[in-house]
Amino acid sequence: MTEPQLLSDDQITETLRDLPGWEARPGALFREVKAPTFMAGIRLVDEVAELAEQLNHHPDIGIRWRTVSFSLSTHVRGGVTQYDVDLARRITAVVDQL
Ligand SMILES: C[C@H](O)[C@H](O)[C@H]1CNC2=NC(N)=NC(=O)C2=N1
Repeated sequence: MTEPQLLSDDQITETLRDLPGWEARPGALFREVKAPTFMAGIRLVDEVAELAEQLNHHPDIGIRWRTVSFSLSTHVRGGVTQYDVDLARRITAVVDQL
């Protein structure tokens, strides 16, 4: 498998058009989700953790009461790659079912 390439700022901007709720942060894609309850947020984290294991690509996750935040970057590349975009799309699908 070829190493993932870093996406340019323009590519990231273009990608974010199809990822409502996500924003560009330095070297990462970022999104906050307000879950209905704290436990719903924990269940969301659990579901995303399963996704991350399947993809072998892991988000940074923050939990602040009912607000769950995801920051996606490709550690081996030190920035945003297609792996992060794919994970963002998968997380979006889970969030849309909340
Ligand atoms: C060997 C390496 O740790 C694995 O390929 C995966 C694990 N999960 C990962 N997750 C993220 N976000 N970036 C990585 O570079 C990464 N590498």
